[in-house]
Amino acid sequence: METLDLAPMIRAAGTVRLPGSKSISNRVLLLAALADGQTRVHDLLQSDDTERMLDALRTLGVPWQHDVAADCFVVDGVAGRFPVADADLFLGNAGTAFRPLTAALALSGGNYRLSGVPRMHERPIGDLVDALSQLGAAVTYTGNPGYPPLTIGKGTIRAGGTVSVRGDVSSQFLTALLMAAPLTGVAVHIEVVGELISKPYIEITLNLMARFGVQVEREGWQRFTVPGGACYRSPGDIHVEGDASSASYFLAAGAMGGGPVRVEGVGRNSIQGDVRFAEALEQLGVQITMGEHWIEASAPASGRLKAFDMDLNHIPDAAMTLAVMAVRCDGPCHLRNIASWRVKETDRIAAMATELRKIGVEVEEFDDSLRVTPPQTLRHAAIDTYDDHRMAMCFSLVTLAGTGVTINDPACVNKTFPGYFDAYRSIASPVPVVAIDGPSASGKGTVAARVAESLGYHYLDSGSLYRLVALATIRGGVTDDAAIAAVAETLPAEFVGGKILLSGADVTDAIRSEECAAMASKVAAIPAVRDALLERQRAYRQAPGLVAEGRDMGSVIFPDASSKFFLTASVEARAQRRYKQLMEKGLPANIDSLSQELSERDARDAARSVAPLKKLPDAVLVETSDMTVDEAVRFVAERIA
Ligand SMILES: Nc1ncnc2c1ncn2[C@@H]1O[C@H](COP(=O)(O)OP(=O)(O)OP(=O)(O)O)[C@@H](O)[C@H]1O
Ligand SMILES: Nc1ccn([C@@H]2O[C@H](COP(=O)(O)O)[C@@H](O)[C@H]2O)c(=O)n1
Repeated sequence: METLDLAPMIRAAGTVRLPGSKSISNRVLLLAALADGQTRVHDLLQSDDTERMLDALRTLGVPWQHDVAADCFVVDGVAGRFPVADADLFLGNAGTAFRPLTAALALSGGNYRLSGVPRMHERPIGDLVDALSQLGAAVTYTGNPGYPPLTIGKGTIRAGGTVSVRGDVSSQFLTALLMAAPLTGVAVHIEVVGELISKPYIEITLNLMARFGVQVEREGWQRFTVPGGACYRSPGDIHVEGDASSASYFLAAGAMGGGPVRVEGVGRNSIQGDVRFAEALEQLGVQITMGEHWIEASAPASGRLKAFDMDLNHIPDAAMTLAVMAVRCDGPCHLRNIASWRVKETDRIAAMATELRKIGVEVEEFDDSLRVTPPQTLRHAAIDTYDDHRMAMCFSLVTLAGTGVTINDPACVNKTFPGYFDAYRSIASPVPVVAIDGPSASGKGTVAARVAESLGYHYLDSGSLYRLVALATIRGGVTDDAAIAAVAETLPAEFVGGKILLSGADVTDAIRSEECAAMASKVAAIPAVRDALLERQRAYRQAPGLVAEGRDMGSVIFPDASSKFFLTASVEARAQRRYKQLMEKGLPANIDSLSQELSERDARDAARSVAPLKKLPDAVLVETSDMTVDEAVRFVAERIA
């Protein structure tokens, strides 16, 4: 499985042009296909879900083409009659393609078989099929009753009457029914059973149907009438708005990372309900400004995101973004009325709770709500994404809350936002790292500590971790690689006020012995030991920045470090320095054996198979044989990017 490591971010600011809305794109494609006349669709979302719809339309004989020069999709409408009356359609996990096509095909008098990925076959469709049956459609379940896959036959459409459909599971059932109703040629009265959820999505449907010439009458949100004889007519050109749900990640980034972050493509005039995410952000104290076609978010003036308790039924998709923002709020947050999350790409309530817990968040999960209590500190985790684009996009925001994350299967964002992570990285700046690598006694530690102090950055002496593993190994009499890796995994080390503790005992001087150094370079050659210490080292990357020294800081631990240096000196100079250092501490030393030990250790560090000591092409060489400490510090400080 592919994974993506995201570093902790220190700020977010900039502008992002949003891809087209998925909800609008797939509705427009179907309406353009059913309409009389040619429609030129501009700014269409190009993603997995729209590809499923385009593939299905081609299979059904609807002529369309991508006019690359004009940057639009041209659909030749079939005036309500699909040319291909017998077909198999595979619709992946695209609910916005599966539900409306089921309804349109059920009322179009052909024989069709519709299927999707395994998760699509777990997403309920029974309420829509029941409603279609009331109209006389012939839809049968090929697998489990109430779920795809489906077989659609030629039904006998009944004239007049009222169809009832449940509105409290997925608003897509009502959308599908509304969009397909004109194919019957007769007036269709639809009554919604139960409280209609996600009403803004129905507004999108009604708005787009009107753009294609069909006006639906509605009484509140319970009763809808599609007039008899209504036919779709192409509006000619139609523009797809930017995706308001996708906007939520960038607005959240502006709120969490200082901002301002501006999204272009949605704004005050949007027909998408998820623009109301901006109002939710205002309740957290976020500063929002809006134009006709843009929205901008900056951190609260107070610097603190306010805890919230909100009914989020009207913005179910964007609400997921709030669940991750909650980890940075100033108290427990409650996301209410989100039961529809359970029947989306995955059970999003369960998935969100599981993954938030992995990064150290306390989460209470209820049938239709989630309570999130922000922790003092977050920890790195590998986030499972459940083939759900929104899980992947949401969890990228954790990087603005103080920790890096690994996103498993990042390509799942292709469902709605191919290129999401590039867009995210274009507005989010990683916590800066100065990586200083080099051989023993070259002066890395001395220089790194001084540079860190002058910048006000954190400091990582990575060699001390290997020395601690070595000491614990020597003391415990551990010899085999797996057991040494287990020591590294659970290393009971603490760094307190300049002292280094192992299981609570002060080992600051003990780990500096040459015996420990030699053993350190042996345990450091064990790949499992290096793996065990990887995240522990990365956790030092915290605002405002880090200076890290060792052998693989620039190559493995922080390959994206903003500045990389390779500090070295002749063996003679280094042996002299170490000799002086030991003498000052009152420890016995012999210059010849020190020189030999340093050479052997460097040779072992340079020859090992994993993370060997070497100068990287992008590291600045600092030859310190003839430099004083002050000169070496100045040399490095002047070259920090
Ligand atoms: N440019 C320099 N000129 C003279 N002495 C130096 C210079 N840089 C460092 N030293 C001295 O050399 C000694 C070893 O330096 P330091 O411990 O920083 O090296 P290191 O590369 O971190 O070593 P190790 O890898 O073994 O931890 C220290 O006493 C330090 O003061
Ligand atoms: N990033 C690192 C740092 C250290 N090592 C190994 O630990 C030994 C001791 O390191 P010092 O910097 O404290 O001298 C060193 O010889 C290396 O073998 C490492 O592998 N990677």
